[in-house]
Amino acid sequence: MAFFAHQIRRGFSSSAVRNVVIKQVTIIGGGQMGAGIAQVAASTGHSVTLVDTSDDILKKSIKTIEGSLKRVVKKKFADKPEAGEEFIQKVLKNVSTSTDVGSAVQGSDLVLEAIVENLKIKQDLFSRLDKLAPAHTIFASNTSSLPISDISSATNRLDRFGGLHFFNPVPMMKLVEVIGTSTTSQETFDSLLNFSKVLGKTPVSCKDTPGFIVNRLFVPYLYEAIRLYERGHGSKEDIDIAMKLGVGYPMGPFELSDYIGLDTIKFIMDGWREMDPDNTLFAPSELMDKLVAEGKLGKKTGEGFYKYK
Ligand SMILES: CCCCCCC[C@H](O)CC(=O)SCCNC(=O)CCNC(=O)[C@H](O)C(C)(C)COP(=O)([O-])OP(=O)([O-])OC[C@H]1O[C@@H](n2cnc3c(N)ncnc32)[C@H](O)[C@@H]1OP(=O)([O-])[O-]
Ligand SMILES: NC(=O)c1ccc[n+]([C@@H]2O[C@H](COP(=O)([O-])OP(=O)(O)OC[C@H]3O[C@@H](n4cnc5c(N)ncnc54)[C@H](O)[C@@H]3O)[C@@H](O)[C@H]2O)c1
Repeated sequence: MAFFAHQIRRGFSSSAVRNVVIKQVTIIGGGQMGAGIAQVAASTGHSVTLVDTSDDILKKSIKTIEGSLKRVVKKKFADKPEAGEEFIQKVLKNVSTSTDVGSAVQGSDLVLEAIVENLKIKQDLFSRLDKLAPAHTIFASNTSSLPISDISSATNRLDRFGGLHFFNPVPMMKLVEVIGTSTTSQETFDSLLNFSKVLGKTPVSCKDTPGFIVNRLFVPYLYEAIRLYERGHGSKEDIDIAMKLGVGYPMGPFELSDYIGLDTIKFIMDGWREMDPDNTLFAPSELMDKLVAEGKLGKKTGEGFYKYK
């Protein structure tokens, strides 16, 4: 069994909630991750409000969700295209959009944040939300690398705050890391675990440590692959082939770095190096710094380690 929530001891403060059953979800940030999480939550019968800074961005998020749903139904309803179309419309009906966080959090059981990976911006958002959301509402962040306790410290609901870390592409990746801080109540943690299961994902319990489980192992792996290439020990193509065929990874480290975004990866590594400067696992890469400085951020800009145009 991958998780033993009941065995995890954590500090409790008085909670306004007992095992909230999450039905209504507000997702803040309609980018790669937010749109994917909204899709999965809506597909599993939740009522979802997706929030971003402009209607144009939200229109793009809905388009992304529609495109991804089409890929899902192509397989799921291979022989019944009408049922597939019906499913898409049903899911889309469960998603509404808003640029006003204040109204979007009313009635919400869970507010899940998937905005830019910047501590100050996340803290400002949650500090505002804390005053606007109902007392029972659980807050969670999808951060890849920031301590959940640093984000939750901007609020007065430390017991109703945890981490829910999804993986990209959300509709395909089965894992969710559920993160409890020393102040997350057991009720909140259990609600987040249950929610992940209802989404059809497999949750694992994580401590609030840098990178939780996956990224703590994954970030040094990606960086070591880049250093291997920098030292001339192998071509990018050969390293990618080696990791795909040698250990069965679906993407090699350079393909995956381009898929995630080189700016995101560098940002995470720079932050960890600041926290632990002597750790050689967190050493920088000249090539990575150069590509990011040149705006070659991977698939999203048309070029990273590889070219996409
Ligand atoms: C330094 C590190 C820093 C970390 C940074 C942040 C990282 C973060 O915190 C954690 C992560 O996410 S880490 C990142 C973790 N992520 C990884 O490690 C990802 C590793 N990669 C993979 O798992 C696979 O390459 C993919 C699943 C992406 C594509 O699969 P493939 O076989 O190579 O290519 P395919 O044939 O095209 O697609 C196959 C099937 O998938 C379907 N489909 C795809 N996208 C879809 C979507 N958006 N919607 C719906 N469906 C989608 C597609 O339709 C097809 O369906 P079919 O019915 O079978 O025809
Ligand atoms: N990309 C990944 O592979 C991945 C995987 C797991 C977790 N994450 C984490 O998820 C979060 C989002 O990442 P992403 O890749 O979806 O980013 P993204 O850039 O694709 O999307 C972020 C969205 O948030 C919106 N936004 C920014 N500030 C906002 C605010 N104050 N209010 C409302 N919306 C705001 C932006 O307009 C944008 O649409 C980050 O914390 C990231 O570390 C990313």
